[in-house]
Amino acid sequence: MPGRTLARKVWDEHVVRSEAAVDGGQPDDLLYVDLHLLHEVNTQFAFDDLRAAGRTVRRPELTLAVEDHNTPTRSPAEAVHGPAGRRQLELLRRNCAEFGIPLRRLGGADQGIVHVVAPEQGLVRPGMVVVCCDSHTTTLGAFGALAFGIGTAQVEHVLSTQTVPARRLADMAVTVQGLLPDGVEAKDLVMALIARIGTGGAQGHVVEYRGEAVSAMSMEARMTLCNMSVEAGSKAGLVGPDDTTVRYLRDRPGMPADFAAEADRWLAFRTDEDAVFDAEVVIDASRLTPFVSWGTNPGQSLPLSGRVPDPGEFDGEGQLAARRALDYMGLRPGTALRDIEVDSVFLGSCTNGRIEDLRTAAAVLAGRKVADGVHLMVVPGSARVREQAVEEGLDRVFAEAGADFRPLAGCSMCCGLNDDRLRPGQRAASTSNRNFEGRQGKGSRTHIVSPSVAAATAVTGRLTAPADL
Ligand SMILES: CC(C)[C@H](C(=O)O)[C@@H](O)C(=O)O
Ligand code: SF4
Repeated sequence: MPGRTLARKVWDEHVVRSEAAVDGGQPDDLLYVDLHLLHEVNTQFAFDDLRAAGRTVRRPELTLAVEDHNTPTRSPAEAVHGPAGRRQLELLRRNCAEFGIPLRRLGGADQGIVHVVAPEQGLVRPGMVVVCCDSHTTTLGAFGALAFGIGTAQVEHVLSTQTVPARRLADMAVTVQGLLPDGVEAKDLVMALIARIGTGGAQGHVVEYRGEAVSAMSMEARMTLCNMSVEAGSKAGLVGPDDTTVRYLRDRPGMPADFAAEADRWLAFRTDEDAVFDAEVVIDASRLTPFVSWGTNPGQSLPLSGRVPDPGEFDGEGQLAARRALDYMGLRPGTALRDIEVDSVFLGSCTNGRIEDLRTAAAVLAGRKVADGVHLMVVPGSARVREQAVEEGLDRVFAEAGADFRPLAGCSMCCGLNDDRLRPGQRAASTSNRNFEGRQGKGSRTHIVSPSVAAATAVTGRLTAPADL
C-alpha cells in the first residue's frame, strides 16, 4: 500500500460508509465524529429540525456547547447586545438543557471561545475527527486531528447520527524550512503564506504544516497557524503530533490512566515518508519579518517594512480589489505601513487570545504606556487564560500600561457581535484573523497583526514592531 498522509489516515479510520464517486468527481464519505462543538450562532435551526423529526442527540457526551460570540466582556450582568444575540443565547441554553448537552456558560470557570476552550480542556487529541459549525474549527488541527467547520444544515446530521458526510480532500504540504527569527511569530508565517498563495490558494485541500519551524513551535503557535488555514481557503490545517503535543496534553483533565500507551498511539498518527502530497509550498522561515494586512482580506498583507501598494501593481481582478480595499481603508499608495495611525488595538480572538499571546504582548508593554488617544483592549480567549494571566501578574502589566483587560472571555471585537466594536471610520490593529469590510463594526478598518506588533502599535499609535521601539 502506498504511503498515506496524516490527514488521510485520520480520515480512513473514521469512514463509516463510502458513496460511489459521481461523474469522476471525489466521492462523499460518511465520517464518524469524535467531538462535536457548538456555539450560539447559527445552531438553533438544527435543534428545531431535530425536534420536528422526533430525534434525540445520539452522543450528548461527545458534544460540547459554549457561549462565546454574543457574550459581553465587562460583566455577566451586562445586557447581551441586540435581540438576535439574546435570542441565540437563550435558545442555546434551552436546547442544551432539553437534549442533555453540556454547556459552558458565561461567567463559568471553563467558558471562552470554543476553539480555545476545547483544547485547553484536553478534549482534542491526535487522530480525532472534530467538527463545529464554525469555520475556524481548523484551529484544532494543531493536535493532529482532522478538524473542520460544518454548515448549519450538517449540524442536525451530526447531532442525530454522530457522523458527517464529507467530500474527500486533496493534500497540501506547507514545508517551513529554518527557524523563525526573534520577534517573528506563527501569525506572521501564516500571513506570509496567505499573501503568497492567496485566499483561495488552498481550496479543496487539507494543509499539513511541517518542517523545522513548525516542530519548534508551541501548541499555542501551532493553533494560530491552523486557525488561519481557512483564510487560505483550506478545509482543514494540521500538524503531526510530536513530544510537544504529548507534553501539552499530559496535564489536561480527562486523560486516560495509561497515558503512555495512549501517547504512543497518538504518535503513530504521522505522514508516511513515501506519502505524496497533491501540492507543496516551501517557505524559508528565517527570512520572514512581521507581517501586517493593508487591505480587506488576509491575503492583502505585506511585511511591516513595506508600503501601501499601488493597485496598478496588480492584474485584473486583483487591481480592482486593491483599489476598492484602499478606498475602504482610507489609504494612499506609497504610504509607509509604519506611518499608519490607529485608534484602537485589539488583542484577543481564537487566533491570538491564548496565554502565550498575552505573555508576548505583556513583555512588550512592561514599563511602557499605551499612547494617548489609543484604546488597547485585551480580551482573554477563555476564563482559564484570564485566570492564568492574573496568576502570572500580566493583569498588572496591562493595568500599568493603561490597557483595558476585560474580565470576561469571548470573541468580542474579533467579530463585533457584542458591544465591543469599532465606530465607523475607526482603525484598529487586531490580532484576529479577518479584516473584511465592517468585520469589527460598520465602517471599521482592520489591520491584522501579531500579538507583539499589536502591543508595540498600542505604545506608538502607529503600526510598529517591538524592534522599532
Ligand atoms: C459565527 C461563525 C459562524 C463564524 C465562522 O464560521 O467563522 C465566526 O466565528 C467568524 O469568525 O466569522
Ligand atoms: S474569535 Fe473570531 S474567528 Fe474565532 S470563533 Fe470567534 S468570531 Fe470566529
